[in-house]
Amino acid sequence: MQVSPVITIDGPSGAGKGTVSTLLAKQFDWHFLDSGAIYRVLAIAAMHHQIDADDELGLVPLASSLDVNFETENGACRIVLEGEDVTSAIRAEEVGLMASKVASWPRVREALLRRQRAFRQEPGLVADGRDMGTVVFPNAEAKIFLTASAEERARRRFNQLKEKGHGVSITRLLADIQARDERDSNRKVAPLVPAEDALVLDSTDLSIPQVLEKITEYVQSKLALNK
Ligand SMILES: Nc1ncnc2c1ncn2[C@@H]1O[C@H](COP(=O)(O)OP(=O)(O)OP(=O)(O)O)[C@@H](O)[C@H]1O
Ligand SMILES: Nc1ccn([C@@H]2O[C@H](COP(=O)(O)O)[C@@H](O)[C@H]2O)c(=O)n1
Repeated sequence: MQVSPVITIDGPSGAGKGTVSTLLAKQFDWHFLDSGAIYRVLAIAAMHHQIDADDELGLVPLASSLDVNFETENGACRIVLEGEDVTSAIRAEEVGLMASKVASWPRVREALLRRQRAFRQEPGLVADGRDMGTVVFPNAEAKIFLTASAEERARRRFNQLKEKGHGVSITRLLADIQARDERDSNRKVAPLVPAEDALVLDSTDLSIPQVLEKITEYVQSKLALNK
């Protein structure tokens, strides 16, 4: 059976995966999976249901039956958890940290696999996360591992939060990013590592248009090979 093509973009927090994946999906008119958003929604659901991030057994049923909808309206995505709009709430730094804790449990990841794979639909999918190319879509047509120095990623996040009117310390952001990198890279299941067949791209000194151009060129060459 012919399955729809997938492009995976994995990498650490703040590397620019979401930005580039969204632009790439628009460019190709493909679907987009923000898998980090699913872990963030699970983190919020756990807080609502008073389930601790350390409680793997309590988190698994919550992950399996997560009542979340991704609604696209006029090109913007709205995320609704148990009837509540959590689109902005999931972006808080503390939710990202909690997400990386709940995401470290093997059975929680297993419970979310089918939900992520269901995003693979015609005409194609751009999937953004940590294990898209290694675990969720190991047979993807093109895999990219996008990275940048921790200092540059903290600077980007600082500017992003400043634009939204949030005052945060860059030292604190750098410490949070390093803690998340450490947890994501060292967990037993689906750690943050480049797939063997991924293009590794360091965006520390590249602008968003430069990253998009390099990735588009790479993806087009891979898709042409697969025709
Ligand atoms: N190459 C770049 N140069 C400068 N700023 C960038 C670059 N790429 C992304 N950014 C900015 O960095 C911030 C973080 O980008 P983005 O949210 O895409 O990262 P991410 O890898 O998806 O992070 P996360 O995994 O935490 O969701 C955004 O404000 C984005 O505009
Ligand atoms: N495929 C993925 C995606 C995300 N995670 C975990 O969720 C955290 C939040 O992700 P963001 O991309 O939205 O920042 C992240 O730190 C990971 O721990 C994951 O494990 N696998």
